[in-house]
Amino acid sequence: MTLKINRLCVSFGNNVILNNMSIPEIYPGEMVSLIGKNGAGKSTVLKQITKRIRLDTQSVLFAGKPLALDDIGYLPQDHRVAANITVLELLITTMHVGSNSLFTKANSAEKVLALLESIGIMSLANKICAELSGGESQMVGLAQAVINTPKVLVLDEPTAALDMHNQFKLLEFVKCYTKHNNACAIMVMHDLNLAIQYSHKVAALHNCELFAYGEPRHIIDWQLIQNIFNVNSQIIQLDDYPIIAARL
Ligand SMILES: Nc1ncnc2c1ncn2[C@@H]1O[C@H](COP(=O)(O)OP(=O)(O)OP(=O)(O)O)[C@@H](O)[C@H]1O
Repeated sequence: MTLKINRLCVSFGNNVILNNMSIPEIYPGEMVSLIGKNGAGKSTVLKQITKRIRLDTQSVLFAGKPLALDDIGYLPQDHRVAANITVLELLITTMHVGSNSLFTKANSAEKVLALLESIGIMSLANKICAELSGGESQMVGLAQAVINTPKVLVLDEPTAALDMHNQFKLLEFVKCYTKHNNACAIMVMHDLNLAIQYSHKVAALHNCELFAYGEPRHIIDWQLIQNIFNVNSQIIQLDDYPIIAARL
């Protein structure tokens, strides 16, 4: 079951944001990063996938059909839950409990705790959602996004509010999740070094179009960084990983 973004057109008034933008098929188990400068339309692509906007309803297909909301787990930019309930209560509420679900009311707390453990945020279980820090909220948002085991994970700058350790923790979890559940992930990433390390493919948006697409090591070089971000850079090899060093 592949995810396909096909000839996506989005305009706000006279302002064209995406012009017939297509991304090749994204396969189960794949993590794909959207990169591009501020305002390039990355979040707009994710909002179109998650149906937060419905400007072009035919362009996002999953297994050849329009993508259903039940198939999507979404972590928006700056995720916050202002509720006066605990993280455990929030996640039990988010879970699809019922006759069609794997979960029953009796085992739902157990399942939530197992999920928190696997993300590495068990210590947040009894914290009040409204009192979480920005980074803690983001990690809880990831748990919310995956709790119903969606086949498509949509993550908007998932590492933006996180310290270095939690950035790796979140991306390692997404890597395991996609692999074990045969799910795909499409995420907006500003940190190109993390995008290189954690993406099977990178989609670079520029001038309303897909400027480049492919394996990160094949498409991210000083020229692409110069063209898109107008920044000088050098790629250094560190333990066989390319690391970008950049300056104006
Ligand atoms: N609802 C809206 N009405 C009008 N213009 C909008 C709307 N949503 C987004 N835009 C415009 O569309 C463009 C793309 O926005 P988008 O949020 O997709 O960019 P982005 O690539 O995610 O940027 P960033 O890296 O800054 O988060 C921006 O110029 C923005 O002002």
